[in-house]
Amino acid sequence: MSLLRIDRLSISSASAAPDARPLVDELYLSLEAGARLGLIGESGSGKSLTSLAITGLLPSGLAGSGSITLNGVEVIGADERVLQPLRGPVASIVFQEPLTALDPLMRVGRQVAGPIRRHRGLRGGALDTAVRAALDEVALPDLDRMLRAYPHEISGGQRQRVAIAIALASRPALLIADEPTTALDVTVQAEVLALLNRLVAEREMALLFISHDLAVVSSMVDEVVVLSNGVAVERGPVARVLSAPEHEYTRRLVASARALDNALEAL
Ligand SMILES: Nc1ncnc2c1ncn2[C@@H]1O[C@H](COP(=O)(O)OP(=O)(O)OP(=O)(O)O)[C@@H](O)[C@H]1O
Repeated sequence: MSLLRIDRLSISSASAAPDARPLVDELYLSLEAGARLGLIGESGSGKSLTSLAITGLLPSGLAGSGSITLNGVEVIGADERVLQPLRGPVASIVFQEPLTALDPLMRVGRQVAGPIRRHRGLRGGALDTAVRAALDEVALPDLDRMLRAYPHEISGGQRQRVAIAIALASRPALLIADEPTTALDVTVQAEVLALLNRLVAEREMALLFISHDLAVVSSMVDEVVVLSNGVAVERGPVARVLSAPEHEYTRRLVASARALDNALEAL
């Protein structure tokens, strides 16, 4: 049984015209325990909607059809009683913008403690120790200050490390990283990617890594699915897709990434 299996997933807006193309159109993919898959495509191609659908978090007004199973449990159409136990221990998401993922009015320590208490049942001194260990694991400095800080009092890279610590606190089998470094500057981006790479390997988690950035995706995953306007147009080993793209859309993505690289090198 696959850890994640998506069969003929379509996502449509309830207010769209009846003949409008779905926002995600008949997507198939599957991910085994410990495997790594990249979902790439330009802005608006349906990457985030796919990641939200996997955890049953589609915004109201959008509906999914087809099938998504996590550990064999159907997510499409499931109610909260079924979804809650899946969110966290089975699949956890790290979002692009950590400021929106974190509660601005809650100290970092409490935000990390919440899922550890819920999912691992720790209390008191054992909980404090686990919170410190979780922050230490994502290489946050000055733990005493971090524990007491509000999200706006720490840097963007530190916030994303906190968001990763929260996502990992429930020990997920699958980590969904949705453009996790897009909001960060380039040096911080490299550090956070190295951290994610290490944690995913150490914990033998499966990774669904979502990005528009081909260079970033290729450093994180083995296989990719390329999405264009909600349709999977190409899939395969990342090295093959980047070196010999078969679909016109993938060729354009690769060419524009190369053009950007060349322009940066010429600076
Ligand atoms: N709540 C919503 N209601 C209606 N349409 C939506 C909603 N959310 C997203 N869309 C549309 O669905 C399409 C796919 O959006 P999605 O956010 O999945 O793209 P993406 O590939 O993740 O892009 P980005 O990298 O910019 O986040 C877009 O055309 C978007 O405008």
